[in-house]
Amino acid sequence: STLTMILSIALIWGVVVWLCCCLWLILGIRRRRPGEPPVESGLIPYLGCALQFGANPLEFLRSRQKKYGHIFTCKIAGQYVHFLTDPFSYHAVIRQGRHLDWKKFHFAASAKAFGHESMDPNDGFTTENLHQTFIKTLQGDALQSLVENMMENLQCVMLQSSTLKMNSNDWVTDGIFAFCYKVMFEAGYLTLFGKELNPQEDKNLARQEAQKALVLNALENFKEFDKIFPALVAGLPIHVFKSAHSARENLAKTLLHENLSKRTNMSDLISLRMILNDTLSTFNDMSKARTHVALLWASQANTLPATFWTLFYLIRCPKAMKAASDEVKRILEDSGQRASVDGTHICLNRTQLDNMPVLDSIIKESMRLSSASLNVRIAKNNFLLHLDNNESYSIRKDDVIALYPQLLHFDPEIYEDPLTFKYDRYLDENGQEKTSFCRNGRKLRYYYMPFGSGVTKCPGRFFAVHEIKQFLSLLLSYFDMELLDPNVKIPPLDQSRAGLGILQPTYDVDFRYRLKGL
Ligand code: HEM
Repeated sequence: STLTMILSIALIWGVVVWLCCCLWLILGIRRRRPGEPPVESGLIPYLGCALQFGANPLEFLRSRQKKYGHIFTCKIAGQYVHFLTDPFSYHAVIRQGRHLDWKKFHFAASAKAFGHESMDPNDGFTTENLHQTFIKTLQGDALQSLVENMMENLQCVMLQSSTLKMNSNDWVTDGIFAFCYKVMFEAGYLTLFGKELNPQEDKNLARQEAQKALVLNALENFKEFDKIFPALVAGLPIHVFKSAHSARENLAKTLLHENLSKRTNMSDLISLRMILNDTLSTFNDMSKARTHVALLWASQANTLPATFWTLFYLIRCPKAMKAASDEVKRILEDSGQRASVDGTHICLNRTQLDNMPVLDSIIKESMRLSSASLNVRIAKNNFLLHLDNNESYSIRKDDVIALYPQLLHFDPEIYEDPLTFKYDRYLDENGQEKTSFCRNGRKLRYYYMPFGSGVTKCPGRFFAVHEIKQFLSLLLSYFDMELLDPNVKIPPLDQSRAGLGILQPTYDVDFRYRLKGL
């Protein structure tokens, strides 16, 4: 009889749990109201379509677009996300200031990932207007000194004997990914955060080596932390990841104000942020340092893979190599400069960098092929979203509206053979920047969006493109380069980072380089 009792209790519990599940399913599934986009809630409670979306966002969205049309709603990890897929309607979201909020999402994501307190003035920890800080220190006049310092730092890093491991003109073999990460990270880090010493003045090799070791150690910490970034954005707490957590904290410790204040030649961005942290915020020392880790991440996480793809596609395409080399040669000749290894450095100013349409096109095309960012806005209130085809849809307060520009970048009606690298895709018949792209015979306003859109457009985009151009110009001027295997396949994109920006390759590709006989 004890057995019957246990069995009946188990049965009752079973029924209760089953009822709860049903209730959860029924209440959890949102009914489509008249005027709303079609909804897909998925079969798994809470997660909804998250797994299918995460496995391959492009394929998932393309199939739903075929089924539902220009706009549809998917439940993803408890949130209802409206995906707008018609590029002619993008402006409805990009220009929709009154009803849409972008700050909430950004501030929350950054605080969660980097562990600083909220940077949203509404939450009361700081009164800094971050957006203004970024525009003031990354664009306009500030860009000139960023670009100058980057050029100097890139040449120091590239031509240092320890990077080259050679005094002769021997070939050096390395992974393209490994090479781009080392060189760009070190130069970018020194440009943003300044140096402990000036290598032009301080010729002490031991101290130079020590500074280099510190930066390369920061790179290892950066990579360790960056690996789990998608999990943090998805909402997992950082404490689950022991080594990534300590990597982030190590980065923060090197960026404490007491350490930064010993450095010279720091960027306007970081020096202004230090002042505003100290005067407008109530952050403690570690929180201030973590805001600098956030900027280190923003300045490198997309730039590094973008540099990889650009160099990879360039080396792989002889026509692109020829056109790019000719362009760099022309720019140097016009300004009376020559690459040499006698210690004089090449210098390219903003006007010269702006006048390199071939490199520009190669960079754009490489980013078109590797970018998978998600542009997100949150509805501040219930409102009607008007699409280009004159249809309107009701959007509820707190819903998410998302654009996934990879749909646009891989649309064969906009970009013929969308998976093929064409170095001159963004050049017009006069060899200048091409800005006219059409779909169904209509000119598109938005056809290229790796840097996001509207108010959330990357404030560092001009610097980013300039630094990649500088990197390529210097490589082409100082080095011969070739793939170890000229027929190497294109490595697949690592989809685990889809939504976060430029995707990394799933594996590295070997190349070799040697100093030109200058
Ligand atoms: C190829 C390189 C880069 C790409 C593709 C890229 C892309 C992006 C994108 C898509 C966003 C907006 C995210 C969103 O809409 O949610 C963003 C934001 C941002 N980027 Fe970049 N970025 C690059 C390089 C840089 C560099 C070099 C810097 C600074 C030195 C930088 C600084 C920032 C900052 C500070 C934000 C946040 C802006 C805000 O929230 O107001 N980025 N970036």
